[in-house]
Amino acid sequence: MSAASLRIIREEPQGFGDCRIILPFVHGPPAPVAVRFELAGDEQAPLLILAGGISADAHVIASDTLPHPGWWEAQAGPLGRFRRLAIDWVGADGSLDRPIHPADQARALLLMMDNLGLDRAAAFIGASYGAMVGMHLAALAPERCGALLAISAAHRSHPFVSAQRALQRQAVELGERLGDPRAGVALARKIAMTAYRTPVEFADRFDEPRLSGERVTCGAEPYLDAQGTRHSGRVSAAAYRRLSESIDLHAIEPERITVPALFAAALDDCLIPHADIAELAERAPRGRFAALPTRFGHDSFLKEQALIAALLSDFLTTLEHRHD
Ligand SMILES: CC(=O)SCCNC(=O)CCNC(=O)[C@H](O)C(C)(C)COP(=O)(O)OP(=O)(O)OC[C@H]1O[C@@H](n2cnc3c(N)ncnc32)[C@H](O)[C@@H]1OP(=O)(O)O
Ligand SMILES: N[C@@H](CCO)C(=O)O
Repeated sequence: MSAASLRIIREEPQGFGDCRIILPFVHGPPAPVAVRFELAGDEQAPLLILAGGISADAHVIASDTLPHPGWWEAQAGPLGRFRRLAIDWVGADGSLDRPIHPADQARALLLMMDNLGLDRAAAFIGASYGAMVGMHLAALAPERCGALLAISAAHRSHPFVSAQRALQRQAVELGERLGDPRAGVALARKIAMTAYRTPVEFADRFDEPRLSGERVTCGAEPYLDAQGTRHSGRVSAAAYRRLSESIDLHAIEPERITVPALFAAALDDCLIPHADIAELAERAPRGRFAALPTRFGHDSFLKEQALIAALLSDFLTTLEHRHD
């Protein structure tokens, strides 16, 4: 990929910036997009590419330049020793209303590395959608990615869960048609939240449904309402639809992931059956599988601080001792 295809709007060697890149989309013609990145940590340390779920952004943990907490601040311990590159997802700002494939995000990251003069990452660490993107990056450019840690993602989206996501998108579209896109995004996120956590947690946490006035309210409703409102305040309808679709466009032959790869599965993940991740690990030529015993399902990478810290530490230690 040519650095000549990039026009830098703003860049700091250790910090953050925006690049305008010409992105060769999987679906449809290439187009210019602005991609925001953060590059932080010790310049001499091995480079990690870090990526979270569709709601994550380039600010992973606090840095000297940007000291506010990031979305994975709980993992600042293991991650803080490394140089770190992350981007805001292409499409997250809502300005791009077109199909976005996870491989498009991987290409955006590779172009970003070209631009920043970063030849190779020691590893890609991704969770959820970020792990899907990591699989595509590892397959597209194995020479630029030393290893992959993929948490809570399989090689394809499960049809049952894709059906749920399609309904979320229909909720967004309904909101748009009714002139209230925020209400659509809020409803979609509420539906999504029921799959990010587990029935076990909900049973422990929320009361039985009860009649209040003429309407039955379920115990989780105020929580889901709060989550929906929060999310609709920061994610546009286009961004919700396009990144949700992008998860459904994800599919990769595990045999194409030839770098050393650890695939971690949260046991009660309602989004990604752990059997699918086990199959992925089995079929990837240098794949390993790790089961995460947790009651927090898909949100475990955010909720299980100690468990994920141990997983990261194990993976990063293996990385430091690898000489290939
Ligand atoms: C990954 C990323 O990649 S970025 C993070 C974005 N989130 C996700 O990706 C996954 C979705 N999950 C979430 O958003 C979760 O809230 C997490 C993982 C961020 C945090 O999980 P937890 O610490 O368990 O928090 P929880 O899910 O209970 O949510 C807390 C919020 O719900 C509110 N809340 C909790 N219970 C209730 C209730 N019964 N009634 C009303 N509001 C409630 C809290 O007030 C709090 O609101 P605030 O964030 O505005 O302060
Ligand atoms: N919890 C994730 C799920 C999809 O990646 C998110 O909203 O970011």
